[in-house]
Amino acid sequence: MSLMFGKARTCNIVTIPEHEPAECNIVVLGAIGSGKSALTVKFLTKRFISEYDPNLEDTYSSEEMVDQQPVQVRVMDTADQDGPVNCERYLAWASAFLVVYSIDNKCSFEICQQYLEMVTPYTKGLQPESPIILLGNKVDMERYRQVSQTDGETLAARFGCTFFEVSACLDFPSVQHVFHEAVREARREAERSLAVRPLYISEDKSTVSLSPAPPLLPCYKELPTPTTAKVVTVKSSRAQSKRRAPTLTLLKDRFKIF
Ligand SMILES: Nc1nc2c(ncn2[C@@H]2O[C@H](COP(=O)(O)OP(=O)(O)OP(=O)(O)O)[C@@H](O)[C@H]2O)c(=O)[nH]1
Repeated sequence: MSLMFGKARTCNIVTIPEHEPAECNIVVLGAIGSGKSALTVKFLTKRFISEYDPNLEDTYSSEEMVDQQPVQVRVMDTADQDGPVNCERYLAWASAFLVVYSIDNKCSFEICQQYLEMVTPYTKGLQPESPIILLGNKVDMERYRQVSQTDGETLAARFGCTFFEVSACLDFPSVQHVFHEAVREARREAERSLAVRPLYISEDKSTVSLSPAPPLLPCYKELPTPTTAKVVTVKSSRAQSKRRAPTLTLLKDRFKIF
C-alpha cells in the first residue's frame, strides 16, 4: 500500500518512516458534456479535444512536479450516464475530487450538487479527507452563461470546497493549476492527518512513538475494473521534460485531437 506524500520528516524525537514515492488519485466527476474528458486531456497533453466516446471511462497516469516535489498523478475521467451512480468504484480510490459543470448549462450545475451531496458525507469522515474542487468549465462561453460565478462560489462554500472557473479550450496553465491545486490540498490533508496523531512517551522517556497510524486509505489500490476502463499511461515524464507535451497513449479512434 503506497502512502500519500512520503516526504520523510524528522524532528528531535520522532522520525516518521520514509514512505514510498507520493501518489495522488484524482477522480473527475460531473454531468455528461460538462468537459471532464477535455479538461483531463488538456492537463495531460496541453491539447483540447473536440470529440470523444461519451461512454468510455479512462484512468490516466502522469509524473508531475508540484512545488518541487515529484508526484505520480492518476486521473480517473468518469462517464456516469445518469449522475452519481455506482460511486463505490471510485470513492475509496480517490485522494481528491474535481466536480465539473458547464457554465452554459444549468442542469449540469444541478447535477454537480448531487455529486457534492453524495461525495461530501463520505470524504468528511476520512483520515485524511479527500478534498473536493468545484469547477465551472467552458468559461469561454460567457455569452451563453446560465450559471453565475457567484452561484458557483456559493455552492462551493456550502460544501466547504474550493472553486475555480476554467476553460479546457483556453490556456493550459489555468487547467494545470486546478489539478496541481488538488494535489496540494490532498498533500495538506495527508500532512494534517499525520500531524494530529497523538504521540506516546514511553515510561523511560527515552523514546517517543507515534500512535499506530489510523488505517490511512491506500491512495492507490488495484484500479476498479469498470467494464470499459482502460489504464492509459502518459509516456514521457512531465517532471523531466522541458515542458514538452507528454505523448499520451490515447486510443486515437476515441479522441479526435486537433
Ligand atoms: N467551448 C468549450 N467547449 C468545451 C470545453 N470543454 C469541453 N468542451 C466541449 O464540450 C463537449 C463535451 O466535452 P467532453 O470533455 O467530452 O465532456 P465530458 O464531460 O467528458 O462528457 P462525457 O464523456 O459524455 O461525460 C465536447 O464537444 C468538447 O469539445 C470548453 O472549455 N469550452
